[in-house]
Amino acid sequence: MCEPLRWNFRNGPISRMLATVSCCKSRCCTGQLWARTRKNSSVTFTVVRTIVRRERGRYGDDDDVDTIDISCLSLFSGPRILKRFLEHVQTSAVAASRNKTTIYRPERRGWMWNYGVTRPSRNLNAVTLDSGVKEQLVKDIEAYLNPKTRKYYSNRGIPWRRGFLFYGPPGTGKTSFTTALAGHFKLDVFMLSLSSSALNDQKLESLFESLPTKCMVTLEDIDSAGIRREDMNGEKAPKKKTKSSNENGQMVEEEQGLTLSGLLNVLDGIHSVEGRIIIITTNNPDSLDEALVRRGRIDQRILFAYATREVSAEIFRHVFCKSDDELLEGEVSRDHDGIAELARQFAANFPADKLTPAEVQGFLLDERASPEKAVEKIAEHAEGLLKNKARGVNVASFKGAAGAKKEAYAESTSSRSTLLRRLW
Ligand SMILES: Nc1ncnc2c1ncn2[C@@H]1O[C@H](COP(=O)(O)OP(=O)(O)OP(=O)(O)O)[C@@H](O)[C@H]1O
Repeated sequence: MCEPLRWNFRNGPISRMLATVSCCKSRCCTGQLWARTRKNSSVTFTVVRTIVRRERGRYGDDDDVDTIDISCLSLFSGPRILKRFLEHVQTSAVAASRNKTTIYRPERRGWMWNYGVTRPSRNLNAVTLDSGVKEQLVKDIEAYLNPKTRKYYSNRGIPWRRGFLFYGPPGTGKTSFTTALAGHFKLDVFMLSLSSSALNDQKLESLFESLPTKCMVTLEDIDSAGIRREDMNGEKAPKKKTKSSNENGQMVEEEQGLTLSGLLNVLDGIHSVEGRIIIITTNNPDSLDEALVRRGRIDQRILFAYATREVSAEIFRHVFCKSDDELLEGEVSRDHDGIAELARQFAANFPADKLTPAEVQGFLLDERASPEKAVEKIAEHAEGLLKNKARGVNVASFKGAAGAKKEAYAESTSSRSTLLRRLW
């Protein structure tokens, strides 16, 4: 085995990539690296050990340095080729991640994060919220990520963390806005569905331990996760156990499910990484334990509400203002003033605070060939949708629905409670 190569990376995609690949507790990984040489022959490196260490800069992420030790078997052409290969990976990763957001989810067994999926960043303008909400949130996060804020927190011994609760009915933009925020601030998103049966306290801890500094973590389905609080005498409720393979592939008995103390521990216990943003999304905020949403864990609570008239007009403009290269055959270009006028008429016919932005968008996309028709039809469409909702039917927006069959299905499955606009 040749001498380990030691290489320092400023916080950049390669360190994140390797940190994610090697995100088991010891931050070691083995594997094969494959590279093509200048002379067009290929070289395979058998990597027997990769260690990533992060040395925190004093203030700001730009000072963080990752040291990566890579040990290889048989490096015929010497270390230079491996260095060149890594440089190439880093350059390509930087280019590939420009204007993209990478979203990570846990791998099947739940011990570590899977390879991230990279998507074009969502524009903040694509998500319409009540006026002022978006601007205020962006300002808040901007201030939080400022290196001077980190210095301020550190000088006073205050943990540098920020938590948000996004709550509201399904289809009001909680997930869309989270990914748009991550794109805006160039942060990777680590998404965790707490209702996953694969998750338990140990796995949650392992996942949180391997988070990079400065990232966005979203905790979804928190209300359906069945998180248990240990009883008041400090005795733990008995947990179910199942057999499954651990992070090293050995069969072990594992406790099933998450506990509240396990969750609180990763949120602000010794393993909680400073510099990250936690976003908890829920349709049902009343079901959350007070301890989970207390100040310090959750700093801001944002309601994602049914669409107001103003929001409906903005979604209308968003759907119908098209650039020339988006026009279908036979479609004529519309001037933006004309669309703005139609948006005003649409808003006037729109029943405020009754439909979700997702429902408005779905209807407008169905009618995207004619904004005038959309203005004409919205009142009737909304009435039908609301009637069906009142009866517990949730499929009114499907065109050409084969009636009875679909309605029967929807009636049997729709049990989601309606969440009304409420103030905290
Ligand atoms: N406020 C909004 N502005 C623009 N589009 C929206 C908005 N809310 C929802 N949408 C559209 O509806 C779709 C569903 O939204 P999203 O998944 O973000 O809702 P959600 O509140 O996270 O729902 P759930 O609670 O079911 O996870 C998105 O693809 C988005 O295009």
